[in-house]
Amino acid sequence: MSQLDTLIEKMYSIDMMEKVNNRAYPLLQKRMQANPDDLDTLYLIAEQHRMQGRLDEAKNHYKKILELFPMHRHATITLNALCGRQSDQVQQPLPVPFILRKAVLPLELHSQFLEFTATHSHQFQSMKGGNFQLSLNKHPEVQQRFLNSIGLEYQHQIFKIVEQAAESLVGMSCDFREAPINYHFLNYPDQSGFGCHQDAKQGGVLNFTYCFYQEPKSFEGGELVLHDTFYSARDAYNDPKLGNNFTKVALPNNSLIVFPSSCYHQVRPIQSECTSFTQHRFSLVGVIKLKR
Ligand SMILES: O=C(O)CCC(=O)C(=O)O
Ligand SMILES: [Fe+2]
Repeated sequence: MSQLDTLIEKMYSIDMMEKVNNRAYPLLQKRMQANPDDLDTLYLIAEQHRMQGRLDEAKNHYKKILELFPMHRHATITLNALCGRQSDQVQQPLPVPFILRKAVLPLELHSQFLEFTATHSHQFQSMKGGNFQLSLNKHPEVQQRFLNSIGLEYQHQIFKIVEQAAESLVGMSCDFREAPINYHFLNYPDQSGFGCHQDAKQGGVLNFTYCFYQEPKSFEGGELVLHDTFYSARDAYNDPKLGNNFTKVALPNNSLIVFPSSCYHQVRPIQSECTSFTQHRFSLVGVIKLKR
């Protein structure tokens, strides 16, 4: 099977998993009521919560597993990942460690992002996932305008978080003032998404996504899915391998997520009745190239 076939299969497997999970969930709940300490049931429920994006419930279930079975390796690794901590290498795909921060920018700065993208809407280009992109690296004049208007204050707020995250996510401390960063804005109309990919190929080590949109929210979907990734594949030059499971993360308005660039991820399709560019889901993605 070609790599493309594998990726396409992954996209469908999320839909499949959701259907199966929805059917299995009440049955698992019943089984747990009958036997609350059954490891297999607890583990399956924990994984379902993670894949459906109910991350607090997932964490509670992994914690319960660890209370009952303190040596449970996969529960330890997954709980670590959900708390933004990298684990030791093992020969199997691992849940991606990530850090999610909500309400990251002051409201005024958040509005400036909406304004900036609205005034540059004509420069966004249509991409194959149905989304629209504006690469700041390909448009140095836009990048300069961005830096002059909101970039510096934005970096001040965001870099603090990313710097703290770097150590636990990719095991390295970093100074972003030196590091090259590839930036692009994204806009997601109805039915658009972003197919499964990793960003390490272009030398990226750490990814961050600032997600923003206008309230009230006028779309559904658009969650970020972080696929369990085979650890050695996190080296950009190895042949990457995907695991069967994943973590679904709903990115709230004005939130920031940081994760290793080598991990496979995708953005789930958007459903929206609204055709206005300014009402869509937006993100600003930064791929940081750090020297290891
Ligand atoms: O929009 C997002 O949340 C992520 C997009 C992404 O993965 C990318 O641009 O590389
Ligand atoms: Fe990406």
